[in-house]
Amino acid sequence: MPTVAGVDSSTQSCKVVVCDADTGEVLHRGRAAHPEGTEVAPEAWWRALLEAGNGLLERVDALAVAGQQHGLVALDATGLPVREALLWNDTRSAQAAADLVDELGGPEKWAEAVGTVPVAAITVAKLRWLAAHEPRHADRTDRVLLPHDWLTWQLCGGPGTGAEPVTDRGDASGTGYWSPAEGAYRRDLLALAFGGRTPELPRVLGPTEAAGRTPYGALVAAGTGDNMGAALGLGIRPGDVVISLGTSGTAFALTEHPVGEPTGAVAGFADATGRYLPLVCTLNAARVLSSTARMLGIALDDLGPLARAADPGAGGLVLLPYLGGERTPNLPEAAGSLMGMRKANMHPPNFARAAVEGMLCNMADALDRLRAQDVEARRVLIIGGAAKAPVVGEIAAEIFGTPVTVPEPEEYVALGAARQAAWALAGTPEPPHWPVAAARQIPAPADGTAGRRIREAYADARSMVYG
Ligand SMILES: Nc1ncnc2c1ncn2[C@@H]1O[C@H](COP(=O)(O)OP(=O)(O)O)[C@@H](O)[C@H]1O
Ligand SMILES: O=C(CO)[C@@H](O)[C@H](O)COP(=O)(O)O
Repeated sequence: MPTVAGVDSSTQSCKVVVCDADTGEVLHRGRAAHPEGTEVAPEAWWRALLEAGNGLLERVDALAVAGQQHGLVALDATGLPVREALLWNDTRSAQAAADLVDELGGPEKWAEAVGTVPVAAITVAKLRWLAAHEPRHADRTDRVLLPHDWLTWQLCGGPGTGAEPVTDRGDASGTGYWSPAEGAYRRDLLALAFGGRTPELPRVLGPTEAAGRTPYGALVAAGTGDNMGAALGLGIRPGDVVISLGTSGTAFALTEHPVGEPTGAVAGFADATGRYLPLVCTLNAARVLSSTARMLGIALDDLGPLARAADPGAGGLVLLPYLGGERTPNLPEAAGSLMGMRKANMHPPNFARAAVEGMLCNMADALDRLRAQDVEARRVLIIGGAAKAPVVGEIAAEIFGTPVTVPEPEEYVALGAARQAAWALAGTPEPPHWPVAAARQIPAPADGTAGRRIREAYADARSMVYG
């Protein structure tokens, strides 16, 4: 029986699943933590991958890595990092992004060129920040990779072994210098961002092309970005919208045509199958809940039951959840706000519920932004760490005003990477047919009034603080 491994190297941790390549049955799982912070030495991801792999990666027939998107891994001529990687959620590059938008002639020009308007998260903005603030590091930068590209390269042997650094369409589409519509790099935009420098970029592989082999002989598939991995792991189709509640909150869908829109809220990414993955990303999802539990002095698992003890609307408390600044809406300097406090409503259950409602109102806005681009949402699926709290799906159905599907908790990003590895191994035109996850279906409430009121209160609070 051939086996394949999928790696999810995400913001907070590295997860590994080993699967039967034919059926997708998960045979083993592993996990290891990543360091805190928004800049990380790539070596820490490698150590976490080895720990999560726990000796299993040496025994599989094929494997692939899906990684947190956009992170800047700048390497010198010997292939070593010139500094720690700047992650997607590092907001120091906000001004650099705004400058790039102006220099190209406005957001429409970026949407037209690469389907995505730079914000602090996008790699091209991080390159500009490096050029402007650390020119000595910029001068030493010979090659630029993304987190999944770098890990894929290490699996194939790494620098000095003859292994070629590669990436895939999905992750390349989050750089701001690769066009999903053209399927090509825009080196002019790279040069614009990086003071005229044009470092080496990884070759962009097609969905089933292999990156190489591990020293143990396993086929290494192209890998992809973590959201593209989740799409493949869930086997979504046009009409499905996935809301992923990890460190980031993302809302994304599969489309047959590239999407590019000038407000910059919807990023026009590519997927891992040759299609497209328009996506809205927030900086604040699962950690809104974990921070709230910490502040209330309760275990994370107790937050859901506590929130359930409050009425919809949390007695008038509204949490704007921008704890790490925010990407959508583009408020990189924002902080969270708790509004509507009165003597009568300052109880832990209301605070717990306001946190869940605030996180989900931000995601409801994300869903609306996708719909505004004619993305159909016939089915809304919720995944990611925060989806493990049953109350999240229930309150989501209320706030989104739609039924929601909560697939059985699983590492869908890692599963998608494993499915890509099985696909590359089989060499078939379509990915192997792996059964779709069992799911809990939560109907929308018959009366949508409460959900609408929660969203109105959230919108009012936001315009009171940010206009
Ligand atoms: N039962 C739960 N309820 C709410 N949040 C949870 C639960 N279990 C895990 N989480 C949160 O999920 C987050 C990790 O989710 P994950 O999707 O793995 O993130 P990432 O992929 O960004 O590393 C953590 O912030 C953790 O606090
Ligand atoms: O920046 C994005 C998408 O554009 C994020 O979704 C990152 O890809 C990190 O994902 P998680 O660690 O939250 O899964």
